[in-house]
Amino acid sequence: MTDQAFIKLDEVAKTYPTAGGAVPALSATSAIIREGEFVSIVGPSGCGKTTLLKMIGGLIDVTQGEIVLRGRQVNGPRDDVGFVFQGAVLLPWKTVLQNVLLPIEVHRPVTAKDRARALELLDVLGLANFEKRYPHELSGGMQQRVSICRALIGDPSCLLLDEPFGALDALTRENINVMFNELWRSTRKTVLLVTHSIQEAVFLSTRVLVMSRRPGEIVDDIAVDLPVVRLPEVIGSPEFGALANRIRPYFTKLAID
Ligand SMILES: Nc1ncnc2c1ncn2[C@@H]1O[C@H](COP(=O)(O)OP(=O)(O)OP(=O)(O)O)[C@@H](O)[C@H]1O
Repeated sequence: MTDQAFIKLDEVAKTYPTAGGAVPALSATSAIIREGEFVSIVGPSGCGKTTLLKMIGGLIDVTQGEIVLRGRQVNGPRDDVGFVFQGAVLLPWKTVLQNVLLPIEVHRPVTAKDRARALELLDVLGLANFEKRYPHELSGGMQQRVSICRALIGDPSCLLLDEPFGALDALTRENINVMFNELWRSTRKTVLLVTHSIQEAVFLSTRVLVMSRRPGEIVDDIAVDLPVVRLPEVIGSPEFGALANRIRPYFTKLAID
């Protein structure tokens, strides 16, 4: 990890124009994300988390301020950014392997090396031997894991994840989190994860940003100083509990304010 800004948010704000008037979604927000960090963004529903992620990914424009990713201003989608949204959208007529290779296929012919990398990614996420299956033959959790492999196949330097595991049951989610921690350790991509789960945020991250109610702003920036290898046992540790307890009051307070 270097101390240089990998992503720099400089007074970034967003207001949506709607028929009913302007909707301020995000207050002027500044932050620096360093290379190799795993940063979770938590906050109450509607506080602008998805909006922030979409602006970083260049999917929507900022209303104010500037976002710089790897030294270049973001002003549209980029190849060096991978996305995973809630509810994986896989092509039903393509196999798991073909779905993972899709981002390559639209640019150039797929090579043996690409195929080997896809199989490697599927293996880390517990999907070895599923490459010939079709999406309908997979569980929701497996489909989400395929979409993570797809987001990583082009070797983006940064991964943006919007509640990718939100629809999964608690146990599946915990298992996937363990695999995802392993994947992050082996790739050391810079990851930004939007999640509603305090446990997931603490379990996966090196840092958690807490946002206030809409129009959101960052109200806390918490370093997660847990060992880099995260196994389910860590959830019961006093250190984990202390971190979760530091975040939880924001939700209670923000919910009743
Ligand atoms: N395209 C849009 N047009 C108008 N308003 C929008 C649009 N997208 C989002 N909003 C509004 O902006 C605010 C922030 O939305 P956003 O989806 O970023 O919040 P969020 O924190 O990700 O919410 P959640 O946790 O419920 O997914 C909300 O009030 C939402 O209604």
